[in-house]
Amino acid sequence: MPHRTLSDSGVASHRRPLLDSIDSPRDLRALSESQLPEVASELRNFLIECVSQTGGHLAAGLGVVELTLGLHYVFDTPADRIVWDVGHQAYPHKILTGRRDRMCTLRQKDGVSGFPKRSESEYDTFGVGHSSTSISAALGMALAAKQKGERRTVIAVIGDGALSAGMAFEALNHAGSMDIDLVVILNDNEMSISPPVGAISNHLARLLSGKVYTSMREGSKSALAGMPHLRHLVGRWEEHMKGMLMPSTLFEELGFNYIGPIDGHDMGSVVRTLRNIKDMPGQRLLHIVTKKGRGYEPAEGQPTTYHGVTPFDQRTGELRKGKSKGPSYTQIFGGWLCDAAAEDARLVGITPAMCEGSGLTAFSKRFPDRFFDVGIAEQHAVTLAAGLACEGLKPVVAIYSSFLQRAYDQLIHDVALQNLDVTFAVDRGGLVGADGATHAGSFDLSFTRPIPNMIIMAPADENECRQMLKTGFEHEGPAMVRYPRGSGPGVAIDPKAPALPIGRGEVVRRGQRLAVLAFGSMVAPALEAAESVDATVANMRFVKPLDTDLILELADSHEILFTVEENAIAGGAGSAVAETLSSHGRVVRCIHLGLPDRYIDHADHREQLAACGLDASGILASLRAELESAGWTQQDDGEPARRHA
Ligand SMILES: Cc1ncc(C[n+]2csc(CCOP(=O)(O)OP(=O)(O)O)c2C)c(N)n1
Ligand SMILES: CC(=O)[C@@H](O)[C@H](O)COP(=O)(O)O
Ligand SMILES: [Mg+2]
Repeated sequence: MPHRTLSDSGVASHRRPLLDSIDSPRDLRALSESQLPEVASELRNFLIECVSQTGGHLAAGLGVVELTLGLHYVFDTPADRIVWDVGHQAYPHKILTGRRDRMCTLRQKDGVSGFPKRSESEYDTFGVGHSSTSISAALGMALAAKQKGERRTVIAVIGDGALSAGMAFEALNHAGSMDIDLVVILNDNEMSISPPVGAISNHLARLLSGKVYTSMREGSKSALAGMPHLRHLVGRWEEHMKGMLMPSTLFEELGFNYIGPIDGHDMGSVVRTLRNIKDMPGQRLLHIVTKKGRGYEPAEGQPTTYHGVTPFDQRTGELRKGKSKGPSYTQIFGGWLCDAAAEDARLVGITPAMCEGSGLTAFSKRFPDRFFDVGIAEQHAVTLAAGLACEGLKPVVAIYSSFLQRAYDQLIHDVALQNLDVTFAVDRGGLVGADGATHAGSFDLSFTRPIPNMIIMAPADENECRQMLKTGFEHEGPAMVRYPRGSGPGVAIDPKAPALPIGRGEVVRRGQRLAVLAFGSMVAPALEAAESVDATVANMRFVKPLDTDLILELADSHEILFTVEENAIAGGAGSAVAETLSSHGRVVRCIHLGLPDRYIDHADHREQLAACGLDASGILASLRAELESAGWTQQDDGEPARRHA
């Protein structure tokens, strides 16, 4: 049993003599194998302590404690490469690879990233955050090693949820036909964020129940050798051999040597199996069975809730909720979706594995036959919607902005080019805080704007979000509403509020000389900034079609225009305004505020906005700088006045 002490806060904290001696995997490898279970216990407790204070991804990391220890114990990392899929389960890996003392800075400004990051450590072989890239990247590394004549093992660790994506199968398909040494570890916890879906998941379940024949090639037999608890599997194999009626595993059909399933929490089995497969040649896939949230009762019981958490009370597991300003945009969307579905039987809702995060839980319960969780398969989600629309249904695709990047061709080729009636509820548009650059919705306005037929809206507040969803849904063609993570300024919802006239913005503050053309989440800080310098502010509402009349009117009645958006400046809404001005022959100074041409690291969302000059004081500083350089000074009453020569 681990020793327990009480910290200042009264929270039980565990002594960790072994873990504290591990500053790198070399230290771990100096321990005896019999000490590993104790290290696992210390590591698990430390992980819970850390995440209870910082928040972050918890349940997945708890499930791979033994696997992580086994990998760093058996393989010669960092010379051997471990490629984590998604990377949300990599906190134990970070703790063992020299970042233990910095884990209290997890996902905070200048702190440890929540995902593997090449610039952070030589042990982070591949930057991740988005799912299902590990096998492709690992295959690339293995091929590079072969080309360069270097001997190393490359190991991809992929979850059963991540395995549902096309990319994973593209990589298996390629790898399976190559003359290459590659290890794929399938971490099967029978969970994605929510319960996994689909036929692959059913296949894995059949593998676990022993209903699929494993061919037990020589390699697999030797990998499992010396494991008495796995004898029953061999017995089953013999039974299957007699009948020869059972299908073999999908992985064997794809050219992999399938090994497993083994218990991923049995430290001894994990180490022995990894040792055995270490020197096997060719492509091998080790199937390990783990429990998401393992070792922490609240997380084992509610793996979806504890997938990603706010700070929590370690003793009770109770999550500490921040002060809520009101419903989040996600909740506004979820409420609208249910109301719209009740009114229109043609509405169907689609999510690529983000039911809870996208606000679809209530809809999935109320309208189970009209709800499609397609797994981590963004491309499929979008083309599925196109097919449904072809037959007269009205699909709503709920998708995070950064994950929509995966489905760009499907958006263009399958939906927009055919002008199909699909509504996109694009959540997490803009910076997202602690998840950092991988998850930031920095580009959606830039990459959707050039697509003909698209209608693109960005709400300034909650009620407008609902109105825009209604507008997009009623429009018979592709439309998207992009809204940020979290809550808005707190405007009450009017469920009866009408749809908006397409392509019309509105002036929300009349000032003089300076006009700020604000998009979506930037309307509120722009208004705040404008008060101090008496600037005009327009809520542009539509990125496409733009309100050309309004832009020209503002250009003609002001001396300097500003555009402001929570999207990359490059190619974004401000660029669209500039194109409109120049195509109408307006020569007016126009300053573009938005995300700069670099990636914004993890930090609190407010810190991120401030770093980009997109909070009220940053916007005000930009307005003032222009006033200054134009030779305008500010009078005491806040009105700008021409400086006397
Ligand atoms: C392309 C993409 N889509 C969706 C997500 C969101 N996401 C992160 S983890 C996860 C579930 C992954 O399940 P699995 O691979 O089984 O890992 P587990 O959490 O069970 O360990 C999802 C859907 C993502 N990171 N990337
Ligand atoms: C790892 C991953 O991709 C998700 O868990 C993501 O971190 C969720 O983000 P939200 O917290 O914004 O739903
Ligand atoms: Mg899983």
